[in-house]
Amino acid sequence: MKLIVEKLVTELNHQAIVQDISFYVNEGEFVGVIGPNGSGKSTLLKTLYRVLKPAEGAVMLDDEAITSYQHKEFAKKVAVVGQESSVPFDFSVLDLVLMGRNPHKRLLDQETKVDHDIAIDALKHVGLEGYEQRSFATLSGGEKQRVIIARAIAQEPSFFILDEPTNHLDIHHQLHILDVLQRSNMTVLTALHDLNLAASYCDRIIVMQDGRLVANGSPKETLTKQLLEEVFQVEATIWTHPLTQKVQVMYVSPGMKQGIFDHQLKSWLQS
Ligand SMILES: Nc1ncnc2c1ncn2[C@@H]1O[C@H](COP(=O)(O)OP(=O)(O)OP(=O)(O)O)[C@@H](O)[C@H]1O
Repeated sequence: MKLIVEKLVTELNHQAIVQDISFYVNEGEFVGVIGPNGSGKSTLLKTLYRVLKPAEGAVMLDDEAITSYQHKEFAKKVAVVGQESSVPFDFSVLDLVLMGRNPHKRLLDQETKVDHDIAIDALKHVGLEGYEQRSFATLSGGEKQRVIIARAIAQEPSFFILDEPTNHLDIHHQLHILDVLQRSNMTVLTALHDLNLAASYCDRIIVMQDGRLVANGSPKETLTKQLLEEVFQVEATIWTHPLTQKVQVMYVSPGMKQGIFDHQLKSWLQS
């Protein structure tokens, strides 16, 4: 499953929000999209999962333009977890996860035991066994997010597109969900705000700023002190995690610096 994006432009209200973006995602790669608020990450992803139409450029999935896929064929290949996962009617958790099986069924086909087992298994993957009969509407934000991820897993796609999948999740579940995605060996393209999670899980990171792609490379190549200053306007120290050997970011804000200075000054005055 290879995705190729060529000179993509997406417009909203006659304004180019995604501007001339080209990149690829190889089969089995875990690629992160990072960038400040409003840099165009969601707009890019929505274009890739066909909610928005490109104004210019091409998006190819396995050498075929994404526009040429029938809806069902596209859904068999690509599962999407969007940023706002609202569900218009109330469903049980199990019914919602079973919807992930729809692309594999014909109209009016009943769920089979295999569908049922896949849905139960997907719920186990996200740590929600025992939640099958709960009403989706009564779940916490984090539980809802995990159900939506379970539905995407039940879809058995070869390619996951996710927009901030760890939104609403506590740190245990953030790590757990990213572990699940990584272990799936599927091709993953995901927007992430947490740069340390992006550094820990991504093979490659695409950096967006003002609708343009400004860097594309390994976490070590992209998460540099200079890039964090230029793109995110933050001062940071980059270090290597002693256990995972992945790069990690430590932020320093002007307020923190003032605190350090005040502390040093106080110690000096007292000595
Ligand atoms: N319908 C619209 N019409 C005009 N501008 C829009 C529309 N929808 C989004 N935008 C603008 O497009 C820009 C990119 O938005 P987008 O949601 O893609 O950014 P993002 O990088 O995903 O942001 P965040 O990190 O805050 O989720 C923003 O400036 C946003 O205000």
